[in-house]
Parts: sequence; C-alpha cells; structure tokens
Amino acid sequence: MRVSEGRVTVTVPEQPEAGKGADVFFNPVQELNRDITVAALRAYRERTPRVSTYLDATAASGIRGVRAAANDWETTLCDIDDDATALCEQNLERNDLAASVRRSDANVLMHSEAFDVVDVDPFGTPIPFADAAVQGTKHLLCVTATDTAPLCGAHFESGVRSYGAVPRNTEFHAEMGMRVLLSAMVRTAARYDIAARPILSHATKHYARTYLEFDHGAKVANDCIDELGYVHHCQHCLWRDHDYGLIADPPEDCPVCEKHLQTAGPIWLGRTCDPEFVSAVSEQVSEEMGTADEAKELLATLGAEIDTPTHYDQHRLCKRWGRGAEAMDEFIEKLRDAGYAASRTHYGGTTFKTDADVVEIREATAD
Ligand SMILES: C[S@@+](CC[C@H](N)C(=O)[O-])C[C@H]1O[C@@H](n2cnc3c(N)ncnc32)[C@H](O)[C@@H]1O
Ligand SMILES: [Zn+2]
Repeated sequence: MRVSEGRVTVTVPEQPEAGKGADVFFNPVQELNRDITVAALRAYRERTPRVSTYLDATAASGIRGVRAAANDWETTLCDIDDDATALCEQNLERNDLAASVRRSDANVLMHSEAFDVVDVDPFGTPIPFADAAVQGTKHLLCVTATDTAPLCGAHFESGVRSYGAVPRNTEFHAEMGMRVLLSAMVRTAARYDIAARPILSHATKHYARTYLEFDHGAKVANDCIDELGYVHHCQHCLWRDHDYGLIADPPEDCPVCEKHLQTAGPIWLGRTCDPEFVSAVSEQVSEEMGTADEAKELLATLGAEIDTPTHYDQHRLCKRWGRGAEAMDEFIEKLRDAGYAASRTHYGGTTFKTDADVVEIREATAD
C-alpha cells in the first residue's frame, strides 16, 4: 500500500495484525513520532549548523530516513533484513532521493562509523543498541522505546533486567517509564565520558521517545549522573518525594499516612525537555505533516510543563479524597492562586504537575 507522510510517498506491505508477520514492518500510528522527528531535525540543524549526517539505524520501510533525506540530510538507512533494505532502496528511488542503504546489524555499523544524528527505533527496548548508538553518535541521539510495560514497572523483572533500575508501577506510569529509559541512556553515555541530555521527550500512544544531545567530557558526564536519583511513592495517599544520588535513602514510611513507601530508581530526575528547543521544534512543524495540529498541541503542552519529576492525575486524587473532579483549568488556577507553580502535562488530559505536595494540593483546591 502507498503511504504519504510529509513530503514523501512510500510503499509499505499490508500489515497483518499490528505489523506481526509482515515482510517489512510499518506502523501508521507512529506518524506523530515521525512528524516530530522531521521538525526536530529541522530545529536541530538551526541550533547546531554544522550537522549534516543522519542515520536511520533500524529503518524497516525507510520512511523515517526517506523523510530525513527529503529534508536535505545526508542520510544512511540501515536494517538487518534484506526485504527491508530492498524496500528502502525502492522508496528512495520513488521519491527521487539519494541516500546510502546498508544491510547490516546496526550495532556493527554504529561501532564502525559515527553520524551527527542517530535514530534508533527498534522493536521493543532500545537497550541492545544503546552502547553502539552512543559510539556512533556525534551530536544527537534519538531513541524510541515501545516496551512500556517493563519501563513503567508493570513487567517488573524485565524492566530491572533491561534498564538496570527499579521501576515502580505508579499512577504516573508513563513518566516513570520515560525517566527509567533516560536513566539507562544517561548511564550508558556516562561510561564513555559523554553527557547525554534530553532536549525533547514525549510519552505518547504506547511508546516513549527522546532526543539526547551529547556533550563530551568527564566533568559534564558527572553533572548528568548527579541528576539521577530516587522517587519515593505512597500508593495509599499518593504522596511522593525524590532525592538525588545513587544510594537510595528512602524515608521509613509515608509522612502523611504512615503507610509503606515504594522506591523507584535510579531514574532521571532532571529536565526531560529544553523548552527553547521544544518551541523551535514547534515552529518547524509544517502544513504538509499529517499530524501537524496534534504535534503542535503536544509541543505546546511539553513546553509549558513545569520541571518536576512526577505528575498527578486530578481524577485519581479526587477519587481518593471522595470529592468530585472539576475542570482542569479551574483546578490549576486554584493551585496558582494559592502560590504554587502548576501546569498541565502531556501524559493525559487530567494530569498536572505542581511544586505543592499532596496535602497542599488538597487544601489549595478545596472549595
Ligand atoms: C520498529 S521497526 C522500525 C520502524 C521504522 N523506523 C519506522 O519508522 O517505520 C524495527 C526494524 O529494526 C530492524 N532490526 C532489528 N534488529 C536489527 C539490527 N540488529 N540491526 C539493524 N536493524 C535491525 C528490523 O528488521 C525492523 O525493520
Ligand atoms: Zn501516604
């Protein structure tokens, strides 16, 4: 079937049951991810003018790399599968675009060549590609993870094994997953004296996606490690707190209800986005993108999210408190009127971030 995205039209095989068993994988639901990728590539080139090379390391039909090539990136498309690389060649030709296509294990390629921007969009966890991707990236590493159950602690052992961190299945699960992924990527880069800082991250439709900007040096890598730490969370009253460092020091029990606390980490506690970059990416979202409106809305929410490591869900809180929920704008206004910072988040329509704790939120938003 033919698929048009952005400036290109590609051919992809019919996908039986969410891509399973198809000759070459294609997921139409990731169009938003790809539209934002193209906008991020445009914005990143303005931020770092000397960059020119882009590797689509796990290309499948090549749609991501073909779109990068259509945006004047000197593109390499790699896949381990013969059918995939053959389709990448055809899709480049169909769009009258030139790029290098490699049938290779991406790990071999990324260990032997480096690219300004590397994009790893594999099946499930990106961790088997993490070390090679760090080696093969000069400036910006873009990573998708679709294994959300291990990441957010719903498949606990699998999450611990893959990410070398303890994930917990909290009510802020998508953010937990994002921060577990970021922690693993930051620690992988730090092993090579590289600081990997997320400049854009979003958790959308069963995947987490992040763009990590690299800076080289032991000192900056140490600074990144300093932004790892633990979140302590009460499943009963939803109180939570966090502390920095690689040695967990959880409080004995919940200071509000005295119930047992769950601790997750080491997770990334730092910023997941650079608001300036997010705004630059939004400016690069263009009319021809199929998800332009959704992408703009997502980026606007991301740019306005306040910088705290967890978020709340108003509906869940109100249910615990035996109180009816109210319009989000009014709820957030009440927090602000009480002197707290507060914003919506992209994790869901009833979610918010604030610097108030759970007791303060309850008081500030009571009628
Ligand atoms: C989820 S698909 C990629 C989807 C694509 N990026 C897109 O936006 O439509 C993952 C691809 O990774 C390829 N792959 C799996 N292991 C690989 C490896 N070790 N090296 C390179 N490609 C690999 C698979 O053949 C598959 O085509
Ligand atoms: Zn509690």
